[in-house]
Order: sequence, then structure tokens, then C-alpha cells
Amino acid sequence: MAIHLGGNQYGKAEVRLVRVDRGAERHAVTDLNVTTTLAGDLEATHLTGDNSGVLPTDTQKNTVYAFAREGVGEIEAFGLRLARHFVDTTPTITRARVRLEQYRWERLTVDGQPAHHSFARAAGTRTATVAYDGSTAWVVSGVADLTLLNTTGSEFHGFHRDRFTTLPETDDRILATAVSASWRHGGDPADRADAAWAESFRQAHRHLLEAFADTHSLSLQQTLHAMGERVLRHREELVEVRLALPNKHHFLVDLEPFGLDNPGEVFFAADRPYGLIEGTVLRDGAPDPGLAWW
Ligand SMILES: O=c1[nH]c(=O)c2[nH]c(=O)[nH]c2[nH]1
Repeated sequence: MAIHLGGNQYGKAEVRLVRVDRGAERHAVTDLNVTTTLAGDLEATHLTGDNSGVLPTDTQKNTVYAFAREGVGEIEAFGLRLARHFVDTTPTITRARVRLEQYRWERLTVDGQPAHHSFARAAGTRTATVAYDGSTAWVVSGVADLTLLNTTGSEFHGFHRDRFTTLPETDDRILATAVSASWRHGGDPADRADAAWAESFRQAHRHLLEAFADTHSLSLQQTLHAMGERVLRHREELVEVRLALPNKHHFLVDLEPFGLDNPGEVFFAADRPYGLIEGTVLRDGAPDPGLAWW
């Protein structure tokens, strides 16, 4: 019986990095969770324990910290620098993927003035995944855990019913979700400036929020499509948006046993189970994704 090694990759998961930029005016903080993943000619280590081609995961972790000494900047650009370094300087490594999560810190204000060095953790995580194969780089940016809620403007009715269906139809419900969204950049991201990455993120994030707020929803699926479509309509550098939207159900509480009505005011917020609505919205003619979703 012949047995052979299949696909494989390795790296350091969840390198927690906090960088303080000690500006003369005020400090800034960058708080990251970085995962590096390398692949290439690694058969020897798997088959014989010959580790001569293995760049240790410990070294990968050290590289993240050492590169941060020079500054981090926007996570997409930081990921590109790391991915290029691993492939371009390690003979056995032909592909690298760097995943970055950025936890957001908002500056405090004191007496209406921005604080010099004090911050509060803000909701939502900014994400980026960079892949590089020695010649081409792919970048996907995104957000995770962005919790949104509409108190009205959401309906759900006309759905298929069978003998197990009990869900009442509604023309007015709470719509709440925790957005995980990733958007793929088209073109060559190689030499994009930090300012361009920052603006692209800011605007994509804004359009997601505005689409959620603006869409009169007949289903969370429809809202998902509206969110992806709006990002692509406004951001020509982006070609694909993938969304995962948990439906954070809010059930109207029956107050009749207490002789009370409930005109859409008192809800039970269930945490599980939840509907999970996932989908991809693409620009027509979007380029091949290559390793973008690796
Ligand atoms: O927006 C929704 N989409 C569904 O597919 C669904 N299913 C369900 O029970 N509630 C909802 N809401």
C-alpha cells in the first residue's frame, strides 16, 4: 500500500503584538494578533525528520516582533512585508500567508480634549489576510464581531412552510447581527501606501454600516446582499465581499399572562441557536482569486 504526504503548512498562531508609537504630541497604540503560515518543500521534515528546510515557528514569531520595531502601520502593508520576507529569504518556502486581527482602541477624552496616552477598547475587530507566492500577492481585508441592530425596518414572511414550521410571519421585528465580512482587493496590492489601505478600510466599513441601516429588510439574506453590493459599488479597488451574518434573534415576550400588551417593546434576546446567513457578492469579471482565500 503506497502512502504519501498530502498538503501541509505550518506557522505560529496568534502572536500577540502591541506597539506603542510615542509621538511627541500623543501616543498611539496598535494591538494585533498575527498568525503566520508557511508552505513549500517540506517533505524532508515530515518523512525523515531532516529539519534543514524548516524555519522554526519560534523564528516566525520573533520576525513579527522585530519587524514591528520598524513600525507597523496599516495591517495589510505589515502583512505584505512579513509574507514577502518569509518567501524571499527562506529557500524552501514558496508560499506565505499572514493573518492579522487588529483590536481597536479609542482615545479617551479628558475635559473634551483628546487624552495623551489613554484608550478604551472599542467593539469590532479589523482583519487582513495576505498571501504571497514569490511573485503575486493577494490581500483580503475585513471586520469581525461588528454587532449591529435595527429596532424596526425588518420583516420576514412568505417563507416555505412544512409540518414542522411554527415561526409566525412578521412585518416588524428587531434585526441584529454580528458581522464577519471579508473583502478581496483586485489589482496588484504590492506598493499601495498606508494611507490608501486606511481609506479603503474606512470606506468599506462605512458602506457596510450604511447599507445595514438603510436597507428595509425582507430577510437577512437580502440585507447581506445589500451590504456586499454597496461596498463593491463604492469601492472600485474591491472585487469580492464574503459575509457571515448570525441572526441574533429577539423574541417578543408574551406579557398577556400579566394582563399587559406588548407593542414591540419588550424582547427576549436569545443567544443560541441562531440563524447563520452566509454569502458572497462579486463584481462581474472579478479576477481569479488565486491564493486570496487560502
Ligand atoms: O432573515 C431571516 N432569514 C431566514 O432564513 C430565517 N429563518 C428564520 O427562522 N428566520 C429568518 N430570518
